[in-house]
Amino acid sequence: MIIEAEQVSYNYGEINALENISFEVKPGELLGVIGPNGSGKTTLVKNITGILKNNGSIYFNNRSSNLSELNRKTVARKIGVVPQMSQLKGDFTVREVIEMGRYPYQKKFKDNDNRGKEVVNKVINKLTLERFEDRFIEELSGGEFQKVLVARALAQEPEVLIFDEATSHLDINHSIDIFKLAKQLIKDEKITVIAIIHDLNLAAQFCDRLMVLNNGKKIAIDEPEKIITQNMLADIFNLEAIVQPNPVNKRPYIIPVV
Ligand SMILES: Nc1ncnc2c1ncn2[C@@H]1O[C@H](COP(=O)(O)OP(=O)(O)OP(=O)(O)O)[C@@H](O)[C@H]1O
Repeated sequence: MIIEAEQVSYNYGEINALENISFEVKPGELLGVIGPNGSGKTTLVKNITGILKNNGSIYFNNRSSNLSELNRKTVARKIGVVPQMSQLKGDFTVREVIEMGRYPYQKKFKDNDNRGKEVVNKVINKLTLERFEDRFIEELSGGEFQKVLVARALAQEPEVLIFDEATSHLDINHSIDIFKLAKQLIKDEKITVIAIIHDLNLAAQFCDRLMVLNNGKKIAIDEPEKIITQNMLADIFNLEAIVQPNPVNKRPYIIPVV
């Protein structure tokens, strides 16, 4: 397994944001994490990336290391995060933003990242960002900027990419493009993707498996066909909906009853 989380709990003071969460992530899969607002999804990501520390264990790459015991920089060489359209502002060019992804390989005050330029060039090439590389980020559309954030995470040379609501502000076509890109990276770069997704239909169409969180607890983890059911939508999302197979790919498709 690429990730094995065991008994991960996290409290913000009185609030139990995560309660004894255990799950496994298979290498090369696209695992979607779904759940209502406040269910613990972002807290889980912060525990995986070492921003928050828990008493459980999050083993990496066939238990070769325990992420819960590593510092953030070491984790960042293994796991890259693609955030929601970030607040990153300033006079940065696309290339400079992608170069920021090299920080886990750089020591303070010393440019000792010999491979950095080569990796950044490869990423720009892979994501066909050549024509944008000298543009300022403020001159990009939302979809283009999101791709730059994927590129920045890839410059970390991660084995796992986490998409943290990375498509929430994008229109349907650009959201689909980002998930297609994730699938492509899984195939070409042999990485694994964990994606927090609010749009349940997108989650059902693209993910190999879905994990449902509610009130800080893991409710289920399974294939979309088993997860996206009328009962789950009613119980967890308080949503009355019809679920039908998508006629094209047979994945479950949700039609809210309004
Ligand atoms: N910094 C914080 N201090 C105190 N409580 C917090 C903090 N961050 C999150 N929480 C609480 O922890 C719980 C889980 O929050 P979290 O942000 O992980 O949920 P989420 O599933 O990512 O939500 P959303 O879908 O709205 O982004 C919520 O009850 C939230 O209010």
